Amino acid sequence: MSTPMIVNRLEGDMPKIGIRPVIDGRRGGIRESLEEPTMNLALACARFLSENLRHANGLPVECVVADTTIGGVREAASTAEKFRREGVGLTITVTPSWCYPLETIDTDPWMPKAIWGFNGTERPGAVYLAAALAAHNQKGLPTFSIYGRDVQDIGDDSIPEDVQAKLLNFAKAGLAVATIRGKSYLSMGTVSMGIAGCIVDEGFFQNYLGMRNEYVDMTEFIRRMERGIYDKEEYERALAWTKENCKEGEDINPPERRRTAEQKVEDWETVVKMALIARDLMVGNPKLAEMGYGEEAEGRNAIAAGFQGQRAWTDHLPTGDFMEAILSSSFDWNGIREPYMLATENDNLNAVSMLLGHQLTNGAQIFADVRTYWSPEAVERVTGKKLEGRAACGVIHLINSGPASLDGTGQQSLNGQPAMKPFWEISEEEVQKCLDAAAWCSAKDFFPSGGFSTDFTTRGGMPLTMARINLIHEIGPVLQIAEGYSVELPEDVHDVLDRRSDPTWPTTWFVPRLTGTGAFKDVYTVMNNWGSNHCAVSYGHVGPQLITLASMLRIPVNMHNVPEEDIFRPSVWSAFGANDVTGADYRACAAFGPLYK
Ligand SMILES: C[C@H](O)[C@@H](O)[C@@H](O)C(=O)CO
Ligand SMILES: [Mn+2]
Repeated sequence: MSTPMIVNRLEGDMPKIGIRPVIDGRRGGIRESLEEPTMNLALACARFLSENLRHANGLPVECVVADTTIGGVREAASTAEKFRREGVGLTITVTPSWCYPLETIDTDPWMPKAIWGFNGTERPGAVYLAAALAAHNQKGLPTFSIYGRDVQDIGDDSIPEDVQAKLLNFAKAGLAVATIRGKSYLSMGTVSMGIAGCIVDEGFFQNYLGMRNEYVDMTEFIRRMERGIYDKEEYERALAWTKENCKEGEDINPPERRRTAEQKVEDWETVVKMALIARDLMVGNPKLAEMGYGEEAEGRNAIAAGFQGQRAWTDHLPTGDFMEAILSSSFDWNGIREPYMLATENDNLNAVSMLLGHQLTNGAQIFADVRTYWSPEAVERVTGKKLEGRAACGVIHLINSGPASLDGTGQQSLNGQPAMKPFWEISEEEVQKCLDAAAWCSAKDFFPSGGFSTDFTTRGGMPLTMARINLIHEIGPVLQIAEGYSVELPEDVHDVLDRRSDPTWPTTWFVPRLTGTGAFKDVYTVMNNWGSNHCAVSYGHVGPQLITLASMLRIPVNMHNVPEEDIFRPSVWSAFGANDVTGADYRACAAFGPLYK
């Protein structure tokens, strides 16, 4: 099996986690008695996080522990300076004792922060936690509170499971915030077919995500193709790999509209070049500098991108579906690697939804239209068959030509179940299964100038989370989340429904987990409340992690099916209405405003 390629393709080192051991500064016995247990707690926390977290690009997560315990403002300041030098992107303060809040807290407004107040009673760690949070709340520095449910003995540096869960949730979301900061979203083209999600709102990217916006016209693809501004050796390798692994499926076009065999050969050559060029535009390619194209070699430092495609490109040139699908997947002709976050139709709100999902799960994403709600009655009417099992209450048809990653076939497995795994856990055999489960069909009528779309059906039984960021007038960004499962329909049922849609595109039959109330009253209501034509789908039930991340970015969550006990936001959110969690989220996000404004 080839070793997965682990590279940081973007500028800057990966953010580290700063650990702040805070202590009662009284010397003459008290501080001395606490030095060891306090530092040991910090070291245990650092060890735990480094052992259990990885960056989405596969690099290990590093923790930086303060040089000394922090008993006063000078030690707090020198720790902040050390963290700045080391590239710390989020901080976790730990303490088993009482300390002096205003003299020791982390006051960096951009730094996601949490405090673990050890639940021990020999020294009042929880008292510091409460007082320090009060300080943060008064100073407008929302902070996550971690307090174990069961009392531990002083000196016990084990980390209880409930504390572990909150440390991981906070840390992974905080790493996402720090990782995307300063990176670009690259628009290749502009607004596609009047889709509002394609309007690039620079205020959203700058003020909420700390990201930059880059733009390139789609003619840049023509320039690079016609002038050969791509790595020729890699192109030959990519084309050969594609011919070997991307088998053509049924051409459902009527004979008079079918591309000739010669045209299809040309189309494959074009779409493979498009994939190389899109990647180079996103992250650069030193090979281009060797060819004398120094500026092109730089790329746009894009951690996410979108390709307009329709219709200015696709009415005249082969569709970008192959480019989008293969770059969004965890593998290509160079082997197994981190997937690119590349949205079709340049729907940048969906690209960000994919990006957040990828940063939290490390996995590839499925970009899809939220196309059709099929009620059991409608399915029975058109197929004569009853929906059963998890699908019995209806299904949502997720389908879009383009960047549904081939990981979305569900041909990777975790404990024998279908999964979309971090690329470094995917085997060569699983890569081949994903490739073999997809047919590359000649683009249909929507795309009059050729290209190939991916036809596959996601395996059933995968826990999935649908997400979408929408921009709302006078509110700004809101996030919606639906945890659920992929389901497999009997082939004869699938075929009838699929053929009514676009059978040359990738299908995921999705069933949200219902709560019986509100937007999750039934499957129909979930779809009826979806705020856009698109969604981004991650592997696993990651609603809690998305909710934590959204609160760090001050993006309210308008819809989710996450149990209230799993919601983890800064402690101050409860001050906006402890008995009205959703309303409190909106009020808190509005009060604190975007993280970078
Ligand atoms: C090919 C079609 O135009 C699709 O791109 C269209 O139905 C969409 O996906 C709209 O989001
Ligand atoms: Mn679409």
